[in-house]
Formats: sequence, structure tokens, C-alpha cells
Amino acid sequence: MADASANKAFPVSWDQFHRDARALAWRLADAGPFEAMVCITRGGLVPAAIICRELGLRLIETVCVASYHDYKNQSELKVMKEIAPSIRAIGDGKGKGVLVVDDLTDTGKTARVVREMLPNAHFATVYAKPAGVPVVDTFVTEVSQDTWIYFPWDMGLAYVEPIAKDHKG
Ligand SMILES: O=P(O)(O)OC[C@H]1O[C@H](OP(=O)(O)OP(=O)(O)O)[C@H](O)[C@@H]1O
Ligand code: HPA
Ligand SMILES: [Mg+2]
Repeated sequence: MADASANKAFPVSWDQFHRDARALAWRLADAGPFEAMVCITRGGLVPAAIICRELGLRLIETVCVASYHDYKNQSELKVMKEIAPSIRAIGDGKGKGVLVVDDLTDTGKTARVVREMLPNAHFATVYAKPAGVPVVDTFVTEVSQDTWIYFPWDMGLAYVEPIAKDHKG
């Protein structure tokens, strides 16, 4: 579950995130053609900027979804902004030719809600946990369900105790 029981840490630096988002773009290069991208805010904004640059996409839409409040706490999912009718009308009107991007899928709840809006879109996330894997088409790195991914935009430089301080070797 995506909650306080996620007790392993997977910290990601800006460099690592850029590399992983670019690796996702490589995997998506043959999955199109894509006419437009839908970015799931806010986490999807960062990989979206990298991927649309790599794939030459300039028609970018947002769907604004919030499901976590504070840290590791999942609450009721709220769709704060829907996908514009002009983007929903692309292709077969069900998402064909549309690339949906998010930073990660955890329980899969967010991706599932957006998939209901665009069932034939191609769903891509940089990271995925097992419960979310069936809901996305392409991702780069899978981590275990009990791992919390720490994104660079949520972190800052901080003092770390020397290993020897608590190490009883
Ligand atoms: O698969 P799920 O269990 O639904 O979790 C994944 C979603 O949770 C996070 O978004 P969040 O709702 O925290 O909002 P944010 O992107 O604005 O940080 C993350 O960016 C994904 O969108
Ligand atoms: O592992 C995670 N890290 C950051 N945000 C998240 N939102 C759901 N799961 C996660
Ligand atoms: Mg999000």
C-alpha cells in the first residue's frame, strides 16, 4: 500500500531523474505516433517537460489529480481539472494518439481514473510499484510496494550523521 508502511527508501537525484525520464522517452519513441501529451499534475509535470522535448511534442494538456496529502498519506482522489474536449477528440476520441505521463504509479488508482477518461491512450510513468504495473503501458524502473520514492523536488541538502556514530561494528 502507498502509506506509512512504505519503509524502504529510494531517493532519486535530479541527474538520475533526468536519465530515467530520457530512458522512458527512448522506450516511447516507437510506441507512437503521438499527437498530444496529457500530463498528470503535479508530479507528471517534470517528466513531461523532458519527454515532450525528446519526442518533439508541443501539444501538452494537463489533468489535475490529487490523491496524497502530506507525506505518504493517501486520501480520497480528487480530479481538480478534466482533460479539455479538444484533446479528448484526438484520434478515435478515446485517447488513441495521446501519451499520458506521470512520475510514478503506486496503487494504480490515479492512472486508473485517468484511463477511464482516455481508455486507448498510452500510459507512461518513470517509476512503478507492482500494484500499478498492470495499469501502465511503459515504465522504466520497478520498485517494491513497500518502497517510498523520494523525488528531487521534495528534497533538500541536509546533514547526515557519520556512519561510525551509530555503527556497532
Ligand atoms: O498510483 P497512486 O497510488 O494513485 O499514486 C501515484 C500518484 O501519487 C502521486 O501524486 P499525488 O496525488 O501525491 O499528487 P502530486 O502529483 O501533486 O504530488 C504521484 O505523482 C502519482 O500521480
Ligand atoms: O513512493 C512515492 N513517492 C512519492 N510520491 C508518491 N505518491 C505515491 N507514492 C509515492
Ligand atoms: Mg501525482
